Amino acid sequence: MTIIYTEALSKMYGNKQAVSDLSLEVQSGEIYGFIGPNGAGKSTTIRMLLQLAKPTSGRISLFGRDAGRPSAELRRRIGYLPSEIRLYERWTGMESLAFTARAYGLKLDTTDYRQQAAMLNLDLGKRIKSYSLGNRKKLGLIQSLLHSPELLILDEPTSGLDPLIQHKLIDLLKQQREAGMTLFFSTHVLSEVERLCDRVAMIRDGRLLRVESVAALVGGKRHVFRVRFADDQDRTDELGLHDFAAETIVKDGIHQFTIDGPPGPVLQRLGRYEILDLTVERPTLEESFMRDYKEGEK
Ligand SMILES: Nc1ncnc2c1ncn2[C@@H]1O[C@H](COP(=O)(O)OP(=O)(O)OP(=O)(O)O)[C@@H](O)[C@H]1O
Repeated sequence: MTIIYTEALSKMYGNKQAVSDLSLEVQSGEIYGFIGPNGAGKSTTIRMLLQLAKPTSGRISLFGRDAGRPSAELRRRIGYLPSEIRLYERWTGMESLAFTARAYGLKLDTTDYRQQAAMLNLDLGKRIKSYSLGNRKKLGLIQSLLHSPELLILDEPTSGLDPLIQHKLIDLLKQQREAGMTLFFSTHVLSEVERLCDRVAMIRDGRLLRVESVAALVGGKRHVFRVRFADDQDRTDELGLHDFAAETIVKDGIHQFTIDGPPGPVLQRLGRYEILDLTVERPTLEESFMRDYKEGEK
């Protein structure tokens, strides 16, 4: 089932095109990453999905239903962790959760908050004003899960957090996915996408550059070669590397290039030379990502 569907979604702020012609589909049970630099249009897209901002044009449907107008019923099926969480400083974590539970007409004890707080190592007895940024995020996340939403939307969930806390949050998110939840989150942290996501959409200047499965991005047929010859000569032309790779970077005698197929044909050509070092690796997500970004610029 398609949980999020947008068709040619656009948002203008005055003359500023924040989001442009964005079409996305997120399937049930997916962890879908939405990645792009600052100002790319991630938060604006999320705000439109949550019916907090009105699209200038285009269409959104959620859970297979038109989501053009604010609807309490739809909002109840969605959890949201904003990038900046507003909390009532004088309350304890527990009081804050109890308030949110009441707003949803739930009894706090019937929710999973205890187990989640234990998993995240969060002391709910302390006042929020004493909470670090990490603890605020943890509380925000538990709060966003209280009503067991089918879709959880997170805006930069781990931004500014130390790696230990990032891991804990990611573990909790993975657990939610295993329980059947769909997750859509924005980030500019590539390692987070690699650890957590099934698919990733890359966005820049409000435009969708590409949607790709993370497995294909880090795996696929691409191979990154790093070759050091016995001398410092540039052998790009001699080897005919243009036949295989769009670009070869030659630095300190090392030739680095990425090809789109199996390594055999390149290895055959290299066999004629004296080689000091050779590595052939799958590209990291970062390499694939940067390459796609460069291609998007053309
Ligand atoms: N309320 C607003 N009024 C005017 N311009 C806005 C408004 N909200 C966003 N913009 C502009 O729209 C563009 C997209 O902003 P958005 O916040 O969606 O990007 P983002 O990808 O979430 O970036 P960041 O990671 O910095 O939050 C930016 O140029 C931003 O300045």
